[in-house]
Formats: sequence, structure tokens, C-alpha cells
Amino acid sequence: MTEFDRGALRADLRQRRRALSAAERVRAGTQVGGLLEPYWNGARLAGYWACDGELPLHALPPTPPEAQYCLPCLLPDKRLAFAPWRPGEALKPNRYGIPEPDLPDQSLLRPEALDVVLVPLIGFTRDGTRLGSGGGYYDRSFAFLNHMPRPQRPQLIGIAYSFQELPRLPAAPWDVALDLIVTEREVIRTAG
Ligand SMILES: Nc1nc2c(c(=O)[nH]1)N(C=O)[C@@H](CNc1ccc(C(=O)N[C@@H](CCC(=O)O)C(=O)O)cc1)CN2
Ligand SMILES: Nc1ncnc2c1ncn2[C@@H]1O[C@H](COP(=O)(O)OP(=O)(O)OP(=O)(O)O)[C@@H](O)[C@H]1O
Repeated sequence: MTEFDRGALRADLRQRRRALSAAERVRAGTQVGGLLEPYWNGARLAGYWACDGELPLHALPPTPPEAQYCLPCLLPDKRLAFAPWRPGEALKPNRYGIPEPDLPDQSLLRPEALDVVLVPLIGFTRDGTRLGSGGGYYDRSFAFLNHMPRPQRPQLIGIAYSFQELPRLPAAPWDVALDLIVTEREVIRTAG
């Protein structure tokens, strides 16, 4: 698949995601929250701030009292760092307009420090291949997993609407496979 095809596919899937009604999005978020229950454990758990029709995380299982909930922050080298965040704490928009915690760099966690990461998807296949936002942020940040046998910490859990499933998606050499995909309908254990 050429870069152009990937771009066109991404644009089409983004458009379809935006076309969902608010009620459909909220229902999907509620269902995904329930399905995540058995997997939402560990000391450091990362979600995302849903934008642009992404599957909302309003119904996540409660974060255990001793655990930290984190949100992704963009670093200048196009990697992600993760900021512990609680409702009410300050946020500022990043270059894409997505809210990020407003924390000094030394308070950010490295991807290696996380136990579970919810990865927002634009498209996916059942074997755990992912089409993301196109910036390569998650791939760059979790590239270390490609040198390790799976299962490995952190566990990468892709979050998507079931309509985002594709019959095939050629893996790019830099793609980092997902361990699990959760949609409003099911939990998919990937081949990886
Ligand atoms: N909620 C959320 N937070 C996230 C991500 C995400 O996908 N969702 N990211 C996941 O990496 C990182 C931000 N990366 C992003 C990369 C590109 C665009 C984006 O909107 N790009 C183009 C459209 C590109 C296209 O359609 O081909 C734009 O600016 O309009 C947004 C976020 C970190 N935080
Ligand atoms: N590990 C890496 N090292 C260097 N560049 C990378 C790496 N991973 C991805 N990239 C670059 O990032 C660009 C975008 O990659 P891709 O189209 O796979 O994004 P994506 O996986 O959809 O996005 P995201 O990871 O942000 O969700 C590619 O052109 C690629 O060159």
C-alpha cells in the first residue's frame, strides 16, 4: 500500500468516525469501558483525551487508588511522554488542539514506565496491525517493544469502533503491534 493509499484511507475513516452521532459515540464508550475492566490494572495506566470523533473514555473502570492515570504529551522529537493527570488538573492544547497536562518535563513518565496503554486507532486488523493518526508518535515511542518477546510491559490496547476494522493493512517496518483491541462489540486477542 502506498503512502497515498494510507492517507486516503485515514481521511475516509476519520470522516466516518466524525459522522457517528453523539449517542453512538457515548454508547460505544460505555461498552468499551465495561470490556476493559479485566485489563485495567497496574501502577501506571495511560489513556487519551478523545477528540475528532475518537472513541470516548468517559466510562473507564476506576483507576485503583495507588495507580496513576496518564495522558500523552508530545515531545519535540515526535515521541510521546506520559503525564499523570487527575480530573481538575490543568490542561493546555497541543499543536493539534488536543488537551495535554501542563506539567514540567521532569514530571513526565517515559513510555517504558507504563503498565497499560490505551492507543487510539483510526484503523486496525485482527492481527494487531494499526493505522494511527499519521504522526508516527506511538510507533516511535513504543519501538523498544519490537526488540522484545511478547507479552511485554506495557500492554498496548488499541481502542476503536468496530467499523474501523479492515480486512488487511500492510504492516510498515516501524509498526508496533497491539496486544489487544477493544471495540464496542468485543475484545480481540491479536496474533502478536
Ligand atoms: N486523542 C489523541 N491524543 C493523541 C493522539 C491521538 O491520535 N489521539 N496521538 C496519536 O499519535 C498523538 C498526537 N498525534 C496526532 C497526529 C496527527 C493528528 C492530526 O490531526 N493530523 C492531521 C490530519 C492528518 C491526516 O488526516 O492525514 C491534522 O493536523 O489535521 C492529530 C494527533 C498524541 N495524542
Ligand atoms: N520508530 C520510528 N522511527 C522513526 N520514524 C518513525 C518510526 N515510526 C514511525 N516513523 C515515521 O512516522 C511516520 C508516520 O508513521 P505512520 O503512518 O505509521 O503513523 P501512525 O502509526 O499512523 O501514527 P501514530 O503512531 O501517531 O498513531 C512515518 O513516515 C515514519 O517514517
